Amino acid sequence: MEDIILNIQRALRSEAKNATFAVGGHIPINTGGETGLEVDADEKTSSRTARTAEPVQIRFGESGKGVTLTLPTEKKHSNTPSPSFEQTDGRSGVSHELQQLLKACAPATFGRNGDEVHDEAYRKAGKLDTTAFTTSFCPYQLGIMDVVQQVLMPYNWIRKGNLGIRAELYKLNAYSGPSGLFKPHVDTPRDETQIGSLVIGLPVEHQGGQLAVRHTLEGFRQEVVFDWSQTSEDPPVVHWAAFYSDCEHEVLQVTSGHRITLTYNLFSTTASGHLAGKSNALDPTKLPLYKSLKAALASQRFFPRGHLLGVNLAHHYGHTSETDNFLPHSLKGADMVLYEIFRALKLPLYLLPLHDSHGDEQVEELLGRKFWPFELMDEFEEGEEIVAKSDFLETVCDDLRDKVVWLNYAMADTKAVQAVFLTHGNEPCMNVMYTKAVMIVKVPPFGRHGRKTFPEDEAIFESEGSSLEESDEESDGNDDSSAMNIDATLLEDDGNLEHEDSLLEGSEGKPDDDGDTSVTDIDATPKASEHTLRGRRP
Ligand SMILES: O=C(O)CCC(=O)C(=O)O
Ligand SMILES: [Fe+2]
Repeated sequence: MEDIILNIQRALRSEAKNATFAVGGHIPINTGGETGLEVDADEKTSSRTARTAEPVQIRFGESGKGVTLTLPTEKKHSNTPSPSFEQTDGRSGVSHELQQLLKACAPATFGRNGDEVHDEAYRKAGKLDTTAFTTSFCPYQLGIMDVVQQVLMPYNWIRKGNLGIRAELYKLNAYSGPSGLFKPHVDTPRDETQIGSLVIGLPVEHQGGQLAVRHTLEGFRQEVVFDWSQTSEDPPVVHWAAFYSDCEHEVLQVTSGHRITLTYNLFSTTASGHLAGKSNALDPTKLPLYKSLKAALASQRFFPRGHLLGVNLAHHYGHTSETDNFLPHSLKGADMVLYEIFRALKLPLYLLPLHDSHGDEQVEELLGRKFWPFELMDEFEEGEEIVAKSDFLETVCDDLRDKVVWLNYAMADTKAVQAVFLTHGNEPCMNVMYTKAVMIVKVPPFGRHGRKTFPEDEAIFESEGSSLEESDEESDGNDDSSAMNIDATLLEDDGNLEHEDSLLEGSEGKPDDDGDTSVTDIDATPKASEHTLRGRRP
């Protein structure tokens, strides 16, 4: 049986390696020759099937004194000396309207410990709120959102099939040379359905200001760098990048010119039926991991009396206030793939939060029964992490942890996300907190007629939306709640527990450990805690 598990672990790791967490591209701007700006031949050929963008207009300014800035600005005559980008007075190469835009921007702030902070060592940029400008730019029109949807949420037939990503304009930002930057941070989600951010780089000359997006998965630290530096000689393009909310990112120093961006928040949303195209529907049964699992389930050697499998998810998920947590719909990337695979196998599963708790002496990992509404602690010390308010973790499922065979290893370190989120969000708002999460899957026993799976609709017990709310109401004294199902139905004695340790130890499953990431499986972590059930709702 160990070979079967190893096989599954391997397939899972190869999913993880290929997991996309950021995507980007560029769209040539159609300047119609009139401005003297031309798209060169290569660009024309390579973009034959792509759309071109019209020059981007930004309108801003007080009522009655509105200004329209068109980007790219007209090219200066060739004998004009090259502009000094840092200068924004009339002598520089920067157009009058662009100067006015830069002047109209207020210093950009960010969230630190719940406060809105202006600290140029951390973020040096200007901003306009959406109340202060409008733009002709539309990421849907240019097909950017099609790509974002396809790459960051390809499985748009989850559940009833209608799932999409909605982009909402958030800010205009100006990062100016020689010192504009935004140090590493995680974007503060506006609400529980936010899955990511989209940044549009407008065609304004600048050097530097690369956007670096990072994600660590299964010990593989990945980084994608988007460099949108451009000179007046380059064909004008609109650059874009989109990434998941829990990915750390930073804007490196802009050394000259002005890096002007539009940022959008990306929300997971129910799209109307006709938009949820079937063309990019995923068939999970074609994925290698599906095949490994399917073969395992068909084998009598694979947990004949049934068992629980655990997967540490690749992304962090938000604990939210009051309303539904919107899982599984807000599952991201690789996690969504897994979800689809287990669903296709008709296996019951749960999505549960896993949280670091800092006790007196050691860090403990707490496995929660479900994602809970999260309530802020009243006081924060700088740099302190949210630990105390663990109502939402409820009683830790100690038994559950011990009975699960883990197919992969926990994310190397979530401190980064938790701390970065707390101290350096891009907004001070604090009503969502990310934690690690796990998926627990029940492998049914192998009976006389093979493996008993579940009708698809009965297979999923994850704490989803309204059913969570309902079970919440009932849960005092009623063991039928979805939370209780974990104890009542998943923890049946399966007689196979003695195999677990050897399976995990015997696995060559550890990703290459470069020494600085601690890749742990659950068995290696301290046993979780004596937290007792406090109020069911914060
Ligand atoms: O300008 C960028 O590329 C990213 C900006 C950013 O991270 C933010 O506004 O939160
Ligand atoms: Fe950001």
